[in-house]
Amino acid sequence: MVLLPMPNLGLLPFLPAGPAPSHSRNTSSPSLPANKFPAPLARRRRTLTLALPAAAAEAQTAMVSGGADADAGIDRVLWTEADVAARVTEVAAELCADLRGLREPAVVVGVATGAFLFLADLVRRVDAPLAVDFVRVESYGDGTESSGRPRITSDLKVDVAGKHVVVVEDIVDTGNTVSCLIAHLEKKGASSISVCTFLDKPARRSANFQLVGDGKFYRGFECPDYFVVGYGMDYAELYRNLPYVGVLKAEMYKKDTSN
Ligand SMILES: O=P(O)(O)OC[C@H]1O[C@H](OP(=O)(O)OP(=O)(O)O)[C@H](O)[C@@H]1O
Ligand code: HPA
Repeated sequence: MVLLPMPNLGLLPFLPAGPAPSHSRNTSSPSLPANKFPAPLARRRRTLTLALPAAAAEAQTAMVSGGADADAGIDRVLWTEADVAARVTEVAAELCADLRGLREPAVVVGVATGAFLFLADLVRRVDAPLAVDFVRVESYGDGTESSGRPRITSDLKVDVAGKHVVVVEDIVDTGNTVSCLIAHLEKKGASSISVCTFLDKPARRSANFQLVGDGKFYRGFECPDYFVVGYGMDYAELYRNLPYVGVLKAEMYKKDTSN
């Protein structure tokens, strides 16, 4: 066996090209036949498909450093990158089972900006037909307190009338944002509205919301009553790129009087 050096993955076994394994969906895709690639690339692609399950267990996002660190203001980590990945897989399995039972594809609506990482990780793990769209809703500005009046600053492209909608959020905190969105989507005629949030912070809830039709509430973790950042969540637009969720040092926002 020849070993190929792979950046960040260590040494992966080089396996000779042979028939594609039955679980390998890439190599049997009719729209992307393996023989479309020159031989060395096709072989490398098959090697990666086979080697990834073992390597993925240890895979971590490698941040490229230089200058100031992204995590300079973090007090402590609540959920590591591995915790996040494991829980997203579980939530995706639950959602997938429900979506596969529907007669037509659901519309998964990500709430920009915060949900961008969770949405991307989630839908890649859901093996069911679905459409993806985004809305942008803002209520925190650059502070740590909700204005209490979420503004929809960018609307859907997809027509959700008669559709099953799954709203994907990074966090449900006061509940103002999802309440506002549910009302908005109901007005557009969605036949059911579910909410799938990575974090749920019930301690701060001030707006109760009702799911529509057969809608369900899915959540990754219950979040303690801290202002958290990372995995899409920001303070003043920073920290979204952290691959884990952490608590921000109080001195980072104590002087905040913007709301
Ligand atoms: O339950 P709530 O108290 O309404 O808080 C939850 C919302 O707050 C954040 O959005 P924000 O307004 O900060 O915009 P962003 O997604 O661009 O960060 C977050 O992404 C949720 O959408
Ligand atoms: O704890 C939070 N962190 C980041 N954004 C948020 N939006 C509502 N709550 C939070």
